[in-house]
Amino acid sequence: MSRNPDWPEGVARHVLASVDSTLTEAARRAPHLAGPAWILAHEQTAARGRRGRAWSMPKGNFAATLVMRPTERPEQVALRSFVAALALDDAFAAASGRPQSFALKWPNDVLLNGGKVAGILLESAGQGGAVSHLAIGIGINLVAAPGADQVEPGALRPVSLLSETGAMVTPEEFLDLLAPAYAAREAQFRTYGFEPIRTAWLARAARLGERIVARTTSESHEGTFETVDAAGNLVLNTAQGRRAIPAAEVFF
Ligand SMILES: O=C(O)CCCC[C@@H]1SC[C@@H]2NC(=O)N[C@@H]21
Repeated sequence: MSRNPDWPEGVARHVLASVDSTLTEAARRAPHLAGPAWILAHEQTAARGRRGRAWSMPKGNFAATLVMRPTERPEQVALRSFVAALALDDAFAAASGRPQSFALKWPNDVLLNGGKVAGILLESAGQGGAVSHLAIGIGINLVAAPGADQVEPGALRPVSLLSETGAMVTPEEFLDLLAPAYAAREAQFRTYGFEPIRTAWLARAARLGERIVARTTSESHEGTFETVDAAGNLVLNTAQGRRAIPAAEVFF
């Protein structure tokens, strides 16, 4: 357990020099968990991003997974991507002292000065409407960002916390901010449900009220970003009417 006095009670902290992926490590450890655990790695040899993409991880960047065994139904469990994004935003505000520089991009990226500084990937396992474990994988460009040529066409430019703000933060220092921030948002979610999380997320949302494009594997929808609904769907006002989109990649 950490010596940080703000570290949340009952939450384990594991720091690894190297691992294939903290998400894979989380799945290996999940059956033996006594409670929630953060797994931080200084190197990942097979890190993955959303939509089957690889995640590049230069040394000094942050890679961690929070693994837990939630008791709610899968739809509720999935809303933790918003809980995690808000906690990340809270931790970035504390680390940089510049809360206004950050914004949240649906479904769960964090932007800094308009570029992508962090991404979140949720993975879970379970059967018959029960989730046996949830792993929230978080990657942050603390000191270095991949080149614009390493991301797909139309994607936002990757940026790092260091290059945009001058803040030099180690992965352990960031985890010491993120774990308490996550615990506070998790408590809010458990006590009051999704509504205050949704409201806080919308207050930090990038391009709310503006025209955006949401691409699914088979379709592309262009419209005005109206809101995120109570199920976490992206709600767009399109020429064909109002659409609630559960999963997509968003382009500005
Ligand atoms: O595509 C994204 O934006 C999500 C990136 C998630 C990367 C993190 S790094 C820690 C964890 N381990 C992984 O293999 N991926 C996630």
